[in-house]
Amino acid sequence: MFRREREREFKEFNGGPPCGQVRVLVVGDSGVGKTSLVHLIVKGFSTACPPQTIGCTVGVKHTKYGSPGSSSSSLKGDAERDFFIELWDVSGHERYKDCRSLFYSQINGVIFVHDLSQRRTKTSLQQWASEIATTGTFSAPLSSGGPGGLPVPYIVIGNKADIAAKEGTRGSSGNLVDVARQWVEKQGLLPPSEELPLTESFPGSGSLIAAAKEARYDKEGLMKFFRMLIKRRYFSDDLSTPNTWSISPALRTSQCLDENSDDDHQLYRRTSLSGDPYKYNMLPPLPAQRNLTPPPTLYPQQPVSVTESYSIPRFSFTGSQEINSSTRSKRADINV
Ligand SMILES: Nc1nc2c(ncn2[C@@H]2O[C@H](COP(=O)(O)OP(=O)(O)OP(=O)(O)O)[C@@H](O)[C@H]2O)c(=O)[nH]1
Repeated sequence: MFRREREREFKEFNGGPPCGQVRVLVVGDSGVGKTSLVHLIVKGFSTACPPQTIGCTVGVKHTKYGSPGSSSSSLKGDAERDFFIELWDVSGHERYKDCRSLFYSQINGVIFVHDLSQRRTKTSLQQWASEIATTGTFSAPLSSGGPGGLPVPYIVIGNKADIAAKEGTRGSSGNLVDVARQWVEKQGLLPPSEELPLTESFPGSGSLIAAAKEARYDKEGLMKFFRMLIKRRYFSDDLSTPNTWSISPALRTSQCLDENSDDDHQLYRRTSLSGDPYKYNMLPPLPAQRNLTPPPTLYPQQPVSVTESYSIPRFSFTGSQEINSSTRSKRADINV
């Protein structure tokens, strides 16, 4: 019966438009540069004066995934297809704190952004993760949770590398702990090698580094992350496999994005959600695939209005084709 259902879904999909969409939240404290980053990712160049985000804005990045040799209009499931990456840039301003969970809906992945020159912006990522994990709904969730119980893949981007580089890693952040530490150091009361304790730090000390204002970021790293989300949502057979994060080749790619990935892995193991699969809006096996339809047109704004009760169309895809070499970003794309 299950097989028949899959065959029907596949037929339905091939009769529909050859495209799909994944939703990625971009979160972090106000002023860390989320809007600047999204602008850079979507348009390919930096913006001098990003407007302050009111509530949430959505940028859409177009990409292709699949085998370019096959026609997307054919019935073959490995054809190259259009995908839209929705980047939901959620305002970090306190004034929206109580209502921003409105935007945490059917999430496929999360980009956490912090400001390398302001330490507390990294510390607060833990709260962002917990907030999203407890109030959000998720598409193609992992079987075990990440930081704060977050059940979807994530990456961390440390932005404003240009400022951090000028100031040095121990530069002033403007936050009280850092200012105090600098003052104490200046008075000679604390050897430079010692740190004043910080309350909490986000798991994994490594992250992608960006200087959005100077249009520098690890394009290849980010595209790998997006492709992994596409693969999970549209091409993965068993989303409920335990420790998916560590065993899927595509996920392993993403794991490498974080230099301290072992810590994350451990954390995923420790925060397994298997005892209560519905606690984090996790769905039964092959969850979101059942009821979703792909966005009806290629019009870029379309994915934004997709309702929550959609389902994921499934594509057939063999392992060796999962990331075609021609769709793989080249090292030359990396500016940082
Ligand atoms: N020096 C430097 N400034 C940056 C960089 N990225 C962003 N900025 C500046 O930081 C300020 C805040 O950037 P935004 O992109 O609006 O920050 P945000 O995180 O979207 O802020 P909210 O909308 O309040 O959540 C702007 O003045 C940007 O020009 C960077 O890489 N380097």
